[in-house]
Amino acid sequence: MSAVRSKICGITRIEDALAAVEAGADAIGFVFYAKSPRAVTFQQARAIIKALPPFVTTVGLFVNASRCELGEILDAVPLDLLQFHGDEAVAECESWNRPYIKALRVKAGDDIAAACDAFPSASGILLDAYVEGVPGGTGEAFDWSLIPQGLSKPIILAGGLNPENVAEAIARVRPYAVDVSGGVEASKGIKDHAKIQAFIKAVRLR
Ligand SMILES: O=C(O)c1ccccc1NCC(=O)[C@H](O)[C@H](O)COP(=O)(O)O
Repeated sequence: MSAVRSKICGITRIEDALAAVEAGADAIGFVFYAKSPRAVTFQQARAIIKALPPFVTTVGLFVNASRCELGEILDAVPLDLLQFHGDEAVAECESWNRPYIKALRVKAGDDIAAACDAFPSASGILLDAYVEGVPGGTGEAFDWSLIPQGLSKPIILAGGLNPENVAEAIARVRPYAVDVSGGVEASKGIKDHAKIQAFIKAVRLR
């Protein structure tokens, strides 16, 4: 099995970004969603990215952002990958001509295979927990047995992962990558560096 990649999402501070990179994270995520307690401005994200060493993937997370807002952020911030975490249709995701991943919020009865097939241009599909009325970053896990084998896209497993459960999650789902936010925090938007290290260590032991 090839190495499972990891993304630390909801980064708001330079020191947390550097701690994630130092621990071995492959990607860091910025939440451009004003209602989130982890929301960053484009100025904050730009300053954090400027402090990064090379070869770290920078991901911008959006929830039903307007074209104007998204365009302004893309002009200002050097993002490698877009993460669409709302109800964006495939045409909208594709329209920016940037690599993107699409988040699906999973609940019982969903046809995950069909949902993956609906985004053929996506670099990967992020599977997160469905919680009514909350688009993401809930810290809730979902029933991993709902994920079928042989999906058409690389799977990024998210939702309620933490240093204690991530090894089991990888063993059961065999994702391409894992994504965590709340499970490595000291408080909303502030990462706990020891938890980041423990998380990446658990990912790498798989
Ligand atoms: O983090 C948020 O506040 C947020 C708000 C709206 C949509 C998505 C959001 N976060 C998503 C993530 O941080 C991750 O991609 C993923 O869902 C993991 O979250 P968590 O369950 O906290 O580990």
